[in-house]
Amino acid sequence: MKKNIIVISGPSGVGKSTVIKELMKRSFVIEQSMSDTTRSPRGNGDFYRFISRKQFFNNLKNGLYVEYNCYSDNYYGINREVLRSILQKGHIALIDCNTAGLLHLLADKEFQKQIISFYLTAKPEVIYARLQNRNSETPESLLARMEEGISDLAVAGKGIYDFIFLNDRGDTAEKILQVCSGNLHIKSDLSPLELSDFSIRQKEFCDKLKKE
Ligand SMILES: Nc1nc2c(ncn2[C@@H]2O[C@H](COP(=O)(O)OP(=O)(O)O)[C@@H](O)[C@H]2O)c(=O)[nH]1
Ligand SMILES: Nc1ncnc2c1ncn2[C@@H]1O[C@H](COP(=O)(O)OP(=O)(O)O)[C@@H](O)[C@H]1O
Repeated sequence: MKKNIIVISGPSGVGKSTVIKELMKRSFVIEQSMSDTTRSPRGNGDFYRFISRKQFFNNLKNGLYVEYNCYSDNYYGINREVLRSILQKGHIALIDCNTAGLLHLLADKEFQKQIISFYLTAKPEVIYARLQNRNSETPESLLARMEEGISDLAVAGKGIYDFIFLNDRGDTAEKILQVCSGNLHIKSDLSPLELSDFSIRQKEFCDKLKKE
């Protein structure tokens, strides 16, 4: 079956949204699936349908979500109809979700065979600098996001993703496009074991930040 659902995951601040925008600039058939979230908008064009907790739980009760997740005290969910409508047009759906989200998608009978997954990572000091430059977080919420990344990196390091890329050279979108167009020469930058080491490094970095 054709892989027409691209999942992009990675710790907060690694550059997922940036790579996603680049992918959509380069291909008219790649379309991002808009998730619902209860978090507040950042005002930088972040790609979500922003809804209240009440609305989110109502949607959940009515079975609207393929999967949902709580991240840093906010809920996120993939709307089945939003995803279906992209695929029905013959387009490729792009999903930004965490590793729990990918695991839920891989368990979904309707979509599981269509997924190709990419995990992006970077050194914790790089992630920290990017989150600071993004100006979207308070020092507390920045640390909370980096701490969420520790467990996400650890689970991702169990070999769940098709490709793991270091997002440090500005060629990530190009590599994803190459993979999706069948270029078999593109390899992961890191093994799952090496990725789990990034979880340990991110934990050490967060522990040091908390002591400062
Ligand atoms: N499971 C799941 N995760 C999501 C969904 N939408 C976004 N996420 C993840 O939620 C986390 C927080 O996303 P966001 O608030 O945009 O923060 P950012 O990663 O700091 O830009 C990231 O790991 C996203 O990949 C979704 O619908 N389902
Ligand atoms: N390859 C890169 N090099 C330098 N800065 C980057 C790169 N990718 C993203 N950034 C910057 O890092 C910050 C976080 O990127 P963003 O795409 O919001 O990450 P995410 O969606 O993974 O949380 C943004 O300010 C973005 O401009």
